[in-house]
Amino acid sequence: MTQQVQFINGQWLAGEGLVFSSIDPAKNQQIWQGQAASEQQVDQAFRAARAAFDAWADLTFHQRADYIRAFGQQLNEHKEALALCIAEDTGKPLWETRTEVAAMIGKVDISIRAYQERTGEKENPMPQGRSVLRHKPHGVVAVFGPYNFPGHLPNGHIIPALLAGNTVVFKPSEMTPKVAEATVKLWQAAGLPAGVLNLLQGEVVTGKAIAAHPELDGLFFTGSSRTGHFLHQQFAGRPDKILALEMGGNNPLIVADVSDIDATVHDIIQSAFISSGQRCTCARRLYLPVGEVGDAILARLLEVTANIRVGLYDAAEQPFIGSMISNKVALGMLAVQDQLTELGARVLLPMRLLAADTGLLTPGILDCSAAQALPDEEHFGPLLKVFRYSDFDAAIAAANQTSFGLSAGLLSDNEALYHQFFRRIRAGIVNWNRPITGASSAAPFGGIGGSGNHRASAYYAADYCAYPVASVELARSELPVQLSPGLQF
Ligand SMILES: NC(=O)C1=CN([C@@H]2O[C@H](COP(=O)(O)OP(=O)(O)OC[C@H]3O[C@@H](n4cnc5c(N)ncnc54)[C@H](O)[C@@H]3O)[C@@H](O)[C@H]2O)C=CC1
Ligand SMILES: O=C(O)CCC(=O)N[C@@H](CCC(=O)O)C(=O)O
Repeated sequence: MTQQVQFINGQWLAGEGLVFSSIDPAKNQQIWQGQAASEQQVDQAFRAARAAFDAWADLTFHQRADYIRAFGQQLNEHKEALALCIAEDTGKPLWETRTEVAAMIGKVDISIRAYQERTGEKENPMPQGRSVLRHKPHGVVAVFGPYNFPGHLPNGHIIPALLAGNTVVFKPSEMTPKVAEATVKLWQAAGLPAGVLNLLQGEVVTGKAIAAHPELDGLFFTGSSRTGHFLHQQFAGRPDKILALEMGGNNPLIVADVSDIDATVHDIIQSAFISSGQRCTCARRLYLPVGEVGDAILARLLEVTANIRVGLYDAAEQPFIGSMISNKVALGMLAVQDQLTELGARVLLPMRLLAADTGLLTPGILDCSAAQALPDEEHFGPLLKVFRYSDFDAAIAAANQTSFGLSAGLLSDNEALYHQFFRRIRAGIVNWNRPITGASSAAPFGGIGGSGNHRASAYYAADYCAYPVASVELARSELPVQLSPGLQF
């Protein structure tokens, strides 16, 4: 098992903190073990990142982009091994982890474009001299990653951060250390200078030590709303540190006036159950009209969902969904199902654990139309809550009854309804007749309310990775042609 799990100043070192491990949740086998970074190692990583900063920031953008492209090449060369590694750490099926690695590769060119478009250099002539807009890196930034996309989501912060000239301290989810290690080895193989990217593995204690470190200039976080809110409080009164939060959602999907029932059901399933419901964009609440069409959609949804193949990530006949991240998390979802049932939800299709001590959970559907006092929480798993409605405006109002605001969708053949929905719905991602998962890296990605702090990621990650510097410049000092009133030379 792995021993040297911390990457500090270009060196792999054994951790000095508590031992933790990663379990393949589909096969219930330990696949990684290591010691967390100690506080002293956190400090060492910050010192290394600070020492590397000036030289890295002084490179031209094109020089930094060459390193990033070299990393992209490494990803390409090792894509199958990385896809397997993600599958082992998370339980997600290989067909899906291959798309995750493809998204990581795609991030390279998209981020180069985004940097140039959003934060590049702009110059305008002035009567005397010129005005110039440039962008500078913040300094040493930390990236905290979640477990659901352990490659793609941290990568979506790391690449733009490095391109902009920051140096990085990366703290992956403690549930997916193996993917982080494999990814950082590819950065190392790409020849990244020592100290530019440091990996600190560990649990919450390590995260806390990083977030509190005095050398930290910024923190780019993707994870749960709970942790994000905690960090936001911690950063209160620290306007000198930039904080970008990408958090969860309690995302609604409304169906109205549809003719193709199978197409509608397909979009619902892709929205609710992909990745075992472990996407921040997944639909959690489905609003179906009362009446015949709604009944037909629900019946077909139950039928197709009951037949979704759930299984091992490496099965020859690939499942649509694999294992959840852990047995504990899967059991937590079953407890949520019980809790919602006690609040009046009717189980239409129960989630079931397929094998003891695994995260192999089948998707479930609850009718919550008559439930009372449902919590406005993100239930991060394959559980869809259905609400029947009779008035479209009321459905939009109900959809907006959440403190989150990440993604939302309308499935409808009626364009006028979409315009109405778009005007009223409160979310950062609003789709029409498409699943609400699977957001493009070429667009901004983020939510409002409890889903983020208005620092959208993906294409707009460039914005939080650099700050604008406005200059007016003249090669030598000149007396103006026209002097201000009251001045004499
Ligand atoms: N909006 C978005 O872009 C996305 C949001 N997510 C959200 O992420 C969640 C799942 O990811 P998790 O790994 O469970 O999130 P998490 O919040 O438990 O952990 C994220 C990271 O923060 C660290 N951390 C946890 N508590 C901390 C503390 N008190 N101080 C400092 N660091 C701490 C963890 O060790 C981990 O590295 C879901 O809620 C999901 O909605 C996931 C992907 C994308
Ligand atoms: O960051 C990007 O490049 C695009 C955002 C993205 O990939 N979103 C995914 C899910 C993210 C998550 O759940 O964690 C999606 O929309 O499916």
